[in-house]
Amino acid sequence: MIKIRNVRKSFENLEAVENMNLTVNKGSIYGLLGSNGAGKTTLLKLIGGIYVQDDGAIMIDDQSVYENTDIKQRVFFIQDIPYFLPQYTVKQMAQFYESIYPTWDQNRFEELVKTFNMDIHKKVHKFSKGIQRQAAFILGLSTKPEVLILDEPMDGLDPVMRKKVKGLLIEDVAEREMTVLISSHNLREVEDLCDHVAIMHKGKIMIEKELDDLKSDTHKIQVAFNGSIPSEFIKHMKILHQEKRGSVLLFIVNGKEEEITAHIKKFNPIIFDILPLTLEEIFIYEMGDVGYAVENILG
Ligand SMILES: Nc1ncnc2c1ncn2[C@@H]1O[C@H](COP(=O)(O)OP(=O)(O)OP(=O)(O)O)[C@@H](O)[C@H]1O
Repeated sequence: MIKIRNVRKSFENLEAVENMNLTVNKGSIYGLLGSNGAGKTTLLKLIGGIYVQDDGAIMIDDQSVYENTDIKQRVFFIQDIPYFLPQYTVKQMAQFYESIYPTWDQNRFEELVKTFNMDIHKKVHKFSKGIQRQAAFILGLSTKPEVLILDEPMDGLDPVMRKKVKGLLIEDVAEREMTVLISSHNLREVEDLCDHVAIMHKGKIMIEKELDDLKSDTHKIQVAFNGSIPSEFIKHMKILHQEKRGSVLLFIVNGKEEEITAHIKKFNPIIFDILPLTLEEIFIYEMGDVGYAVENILG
């Protein structure tokens, strides 16, 4: 289990992570979403022990992460630009990780090399961006990490490789309860993979929920009344966004579907539809709610 307690990290005058609290359960695939500059990479680097926090505690299995060799041997971090030693081939990188990670699995490495059809004798820097990322996944998964940290993991991978990588991640989570932390702007992918999501903005977590709960708690409503809008109608609704299109009102609201439906039906609407939202839509409206607005985006 990963525990983040009252963590702060500043760069000069800028507080990149502000008093953060977060728990990630073992075997979870946890998606970290957020606006540009929200602090996602900083948080991942803190969890990966690359940065040290100014305040608070970051624990994996109740052990502090920073400068903890035991923990570092159980965590693998694929950064947004994967890291390789200069002039190294994939084979040499494998030998390097084998010397660091006691859990290195040579059979797994050989299997993955075949799966990806990887040329392990070529220098990594000569590969394309996508193939470098494939190499990072092969190496990372061969260390059999307890915690895999992925910053924009699918960037540069083609759709076939994305599917392959997703399958491999899910397999390791199912078979040995690997915990995965993913920062991504690709919400479709997060929606596919993650069981939990947190949305960050300006160094803070705005929402942190099971993905299914987040999706079942946010709805798009279309409603119209015969005559003017009843004044009581808007009360008792947590509205993230509203628009008027002719006589039809469009709302994005938080709450339980049954409660919202019961509330609206009391006002005898002549049109009433309640629709689920995609994670992308939820993200956009929640961001709008904290002033990171994009106008007129209702579909
Ligand atoms: N090494 C650093 N030195 C100074 N400022 C930094 C450093 N790393 C990050 N920052 C600042 O901290 C803030 C958070 O950056 P971070 O990279 O964590 O955001 P992010 O959520 O990953 O953003 P994006 O989605 O754009 O990749 C930004 O304002 C950034 O400029």
